[in-house]
Amino acid sequence: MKVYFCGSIRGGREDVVIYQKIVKKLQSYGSVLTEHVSSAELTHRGEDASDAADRFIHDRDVDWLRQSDAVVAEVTQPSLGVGYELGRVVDMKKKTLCLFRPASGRVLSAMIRGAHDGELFVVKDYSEDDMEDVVDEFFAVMKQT
Ligand SMILES: O=c1[nH]c(=O)n([C@H]2C[C@H](O)[C@@H](COP(=O)(O)O)O2)cc1CO
Repeated sequence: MKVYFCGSIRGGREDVVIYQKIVKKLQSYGSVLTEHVSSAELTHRGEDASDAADRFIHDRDVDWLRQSDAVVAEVTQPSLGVGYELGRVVDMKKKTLCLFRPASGRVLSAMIRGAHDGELFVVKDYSEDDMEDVVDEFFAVMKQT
């Protein structure tokens, strides 16, 4: 199973420790194509800030999205890139889980929460303590369908 993980990079790296825990959990289900998103070395500048590199990153990531069997996004830290990726995956009809932490005090964008359909596109509120259970439930339901 190939899993695409989405998390904020240029939108801010405040949640990188949580991304690491989620990626570790996802790796118990398959290979995570975007493991770099959880790297502590990756700053808010991204992998490289040149125009050529940005095109490479965009094209590579859209290709990885197409290849993926499931998409899991941590959406608490707002990110243009994550929002864009989620818009593309809705069109690709990929099985998608968006994870949001209400304890952050933020209110999730209506364009993400409002896209929840309970089947292909699932938005779940979670806390760090129950992240593993929420991910397990997502993959358990996915296996049944
Ligand atoms: O260097 C990068 N590498 C990369 O893979 N991305 C992708 C994966 C992340 O899920 C998403 C983050 O977008 P943003 O940088 O706008 O927060 O975009 C984004 C960047 C920088 O925008």
